[in-house]
Amino acid sequence: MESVATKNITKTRNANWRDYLELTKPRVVALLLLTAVVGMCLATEELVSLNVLVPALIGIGLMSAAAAAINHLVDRHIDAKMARTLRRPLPQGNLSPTKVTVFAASIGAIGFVTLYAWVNPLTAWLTFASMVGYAVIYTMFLKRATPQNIVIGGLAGAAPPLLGWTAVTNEINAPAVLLVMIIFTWTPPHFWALAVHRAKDYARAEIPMLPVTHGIDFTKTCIFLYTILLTVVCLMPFLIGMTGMIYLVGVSLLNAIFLAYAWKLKYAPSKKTAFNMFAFSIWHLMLLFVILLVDHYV
Ligand code: HEM
Ligand SMILES: CC(C)=CCC/C(C)=C/CC/C(C)=C/COP(=O)(O)OP(=O)(O)O
Repeated sequence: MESVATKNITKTRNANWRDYLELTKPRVVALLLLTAVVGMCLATEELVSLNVLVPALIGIGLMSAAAAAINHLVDRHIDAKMARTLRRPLPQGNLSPTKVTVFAASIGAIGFVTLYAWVNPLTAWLTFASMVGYAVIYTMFLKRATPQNIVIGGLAGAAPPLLGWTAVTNEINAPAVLLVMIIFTWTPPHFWALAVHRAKDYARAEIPMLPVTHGIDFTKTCIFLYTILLTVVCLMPFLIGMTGMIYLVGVSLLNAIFLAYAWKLKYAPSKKTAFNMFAFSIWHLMLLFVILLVDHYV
């Protein structure tokens, strides 16, 4: 059945700046940038030069925002079918696909040039690859093709600590890859908890997310197993001597809470457990990266 929003998809009203801001997924990009800052800080014993920090954040931020806007563009028809995404600027007809294309291309190009000219070509190309990974490989293909979509696509969203690291060092090193691995293993519990909560939405939009293709119970098992894997991966920075006790204690506490959520979701759920776990996942990652920073400087 065609939704009201689908019918109105080409009817635009005057756009305002809030519509453009929403296209960029600002809270997601803010967290991505925090992980990039931490990547930069951990890459050197000295303070990061503002000459690198500022253009790197502008470039990574603009290219992530461009990727998010392309995701809104490509997904506008399925976003119109889901209660969570129905109010977005494209399904509402507040912005036309042409305006969004021009906006995404402009900020993406400015971001790339900023990184290439003021940071280094390695960071520019790695950020470009992440942009293509999310906007093209995940959004256009994987999301519609396989329940492993977010596992594979998660690599793009996990890249920013490496992008921050290469901005400072101009090389790819093991500690940065470990930070990427943390976000990579965090993504399935982060997203599948929300997907369990919103399973009907995804079924209606015919998106093959894990709870739709393999059921809620199997998804909860996968969330539990990935949370255990995440706990192990999070110990690695301490085990290789990259971090100290502040990190070990802090991350153990965060992981204990995350594991408790995963256990409750599987074995003793209430109606709110899945959404609460998703909400906590954001605090988990944010605090983990803040703790990495504190551990580095204290
Ligand atoms: C393929 C990987 C990922 C998928 C499929 C995914 C999916 C989602 C979804 C569906 C939402 C809900 C958005 C909404 O309520 O409209 C969300 C929220 C969020 N995600 Fe993710 N996510 C992924 C990776 C990441 C990464 C790498 C980060 C940051 C490092 C991140 C940070 C956030 C934040 C901060 C929110 C809350 C946004 C808000 O309240 O507006 N996500 N994610
Ligand atoms: C350059 C770079 C680092 C690019 C990565 C940029 C980026 C914004 C990654 C975030 C991943 C994310 C929010 C996925 C959700 O997409 P979805 O389509 O499954 O969720 P939705 O239904 O809320 O749109």
